[in-house]
Amino acid sequence: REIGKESKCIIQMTGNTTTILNPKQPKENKSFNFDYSYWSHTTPDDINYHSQKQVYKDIGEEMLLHAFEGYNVCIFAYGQTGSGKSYTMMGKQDQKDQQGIIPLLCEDLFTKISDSNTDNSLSYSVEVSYMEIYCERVRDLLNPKNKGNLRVREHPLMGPYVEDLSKLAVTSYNDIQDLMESGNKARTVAATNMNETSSRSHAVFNIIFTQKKHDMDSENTSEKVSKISLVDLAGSERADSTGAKGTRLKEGANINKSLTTLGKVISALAENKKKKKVESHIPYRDSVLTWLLRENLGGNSRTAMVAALSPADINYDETLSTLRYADRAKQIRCNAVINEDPNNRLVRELKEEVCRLKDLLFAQGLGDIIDSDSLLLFVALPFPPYVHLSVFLSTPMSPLPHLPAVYICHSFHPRKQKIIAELNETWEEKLRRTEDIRMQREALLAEMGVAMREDGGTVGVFSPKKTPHLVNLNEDPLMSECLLYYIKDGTTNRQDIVLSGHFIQDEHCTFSSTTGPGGEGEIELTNCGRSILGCLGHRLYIKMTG
Ligand SMILES: Nc1ncnc2c1ncn2[C@@H]1O[C@H](COP(=O)(O)OP(=O)(O)OP(=O)(O)O)[C@@H](O)[C@H]1O
Repeated sequence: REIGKESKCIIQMTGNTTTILNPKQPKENKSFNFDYSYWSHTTPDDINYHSQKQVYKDIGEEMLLHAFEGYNVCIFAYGQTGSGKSYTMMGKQDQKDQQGIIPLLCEDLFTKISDSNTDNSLSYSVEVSYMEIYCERVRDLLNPKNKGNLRVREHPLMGPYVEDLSKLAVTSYNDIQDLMESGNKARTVAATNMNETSSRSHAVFNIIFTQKKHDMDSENTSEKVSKISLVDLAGSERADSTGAKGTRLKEGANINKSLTTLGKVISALAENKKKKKVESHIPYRDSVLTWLLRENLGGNSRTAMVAALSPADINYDETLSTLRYADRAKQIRCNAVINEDPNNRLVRELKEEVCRLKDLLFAQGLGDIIDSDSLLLFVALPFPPYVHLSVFLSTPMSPLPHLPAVYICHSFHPRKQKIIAELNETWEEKLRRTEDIRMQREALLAEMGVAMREDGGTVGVFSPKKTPHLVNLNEDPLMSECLLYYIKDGTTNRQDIVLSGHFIQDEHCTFSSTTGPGGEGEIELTNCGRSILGCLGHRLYIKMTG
């Protein structure tokens, strides 16, 4: 598109320095130094070209190493729509040499795990969650049951977390790859249903990586838990530059709320660093994104920011603003600590104690008390996130004098019960739950009509049970500014179509088509802000005229 518009390249790179030239005043240029600067908009024949592998080697490998050391790590990509954030983070799944940081890191993670399999005292577990933040709402991309909006909560020890977000157990790179693909599909389908493109939402891919080391002499098991957060942010362009109006503008404002707050958080953290004074207020809580990424932005995490830039002169303002944003972020210093828990044995013993005392209560016919919220005093043990346990002690007025002096160990709040249940879930139970969710996910996709090819690709989207539905799963690689939809065999009339996605709803809009496998169809779609280019087999080409 940029070449089509005869854009000029206004970015130069020398070593780690990136320079941007002002297209209106060619003598005016601004230079920024970063840890790395990558020249990647040309082809591999270019001697200066940096491949996806190189980016992974520099950033991903280092971050994975930190995860093995037990640190939380985060990589987030920032930049305007189309500048290459998703390309950097996910890349092209079907082309090995164009895979991005997320698949390369996941693959490397399992390679390293299997390399260290010779050490019997070490064991590893990997869990994954994938969510999307759109208009300050959080959606689970891996569990179809979790429809709509998940709540973001704060736990005194775990910090901010998304309630009910599924964390799925994985045992191989293939497992993770399947989840990534389903999550990406869920993202596109949801975006279409919401009259949006996925570039307007933030995608957060989390890997919870646990390493256990068993010390044969002391019989003690210690645990290190690292959370790897890989974030593809929404396009950073300002609402006015996208021509957004009405609802779109409001949505834009909400999306920008997360990005604006991210900007404010980054500025405030950078400012604090500069002043070296008492910390001023950091507005983490002003948006879902910054609240969830709180630790990654200014706390316990090793964090890397990737700023994706368009090299074209038409994007000068946005690109300069991205460079300034990155320049500020560079000043932030996080204080990462290894999330190691030497008290693991104690935790395990306390958990056993919880079970023993629960049994005791039941045996005494006092099972009901477990659900009561009276008289229990909450004592939280100061363990790091993910390896803590909540213990409740009875007060001196305990009506249960026949029980040992202390301990009715139970949560009195359903939310805490959920957390305890999660802590008590065995690895086998996690794997079973993951498999159940996978089957539900596939059933739902099949119901929606997302038919899979044997190689896992998507053949078409139609709803065999419900109304035929147009879903834009791929932007047409061949025709620019043209959207490609899949439609069902047979005759599809206007009234059969849920006109969502990129259409403007309009009573006068008419639509009818007849398609057969491989055959051309007739189509009419007028007054809806888009014009039909043509219909081939199951594919419908729509040119955006609005
Ligand atoms: N370095 C690159 N080399 C080759 N192709 C690239 C590169 N960067 C981006 N692309 C291609 O450019 C297009 C836009 O990139 P991408 O989707 O990653 O942008 P984005 O910043 O994530 O946009 P959005 O905000 O819309 O998600 C894609 O087709 C992508 O494959």
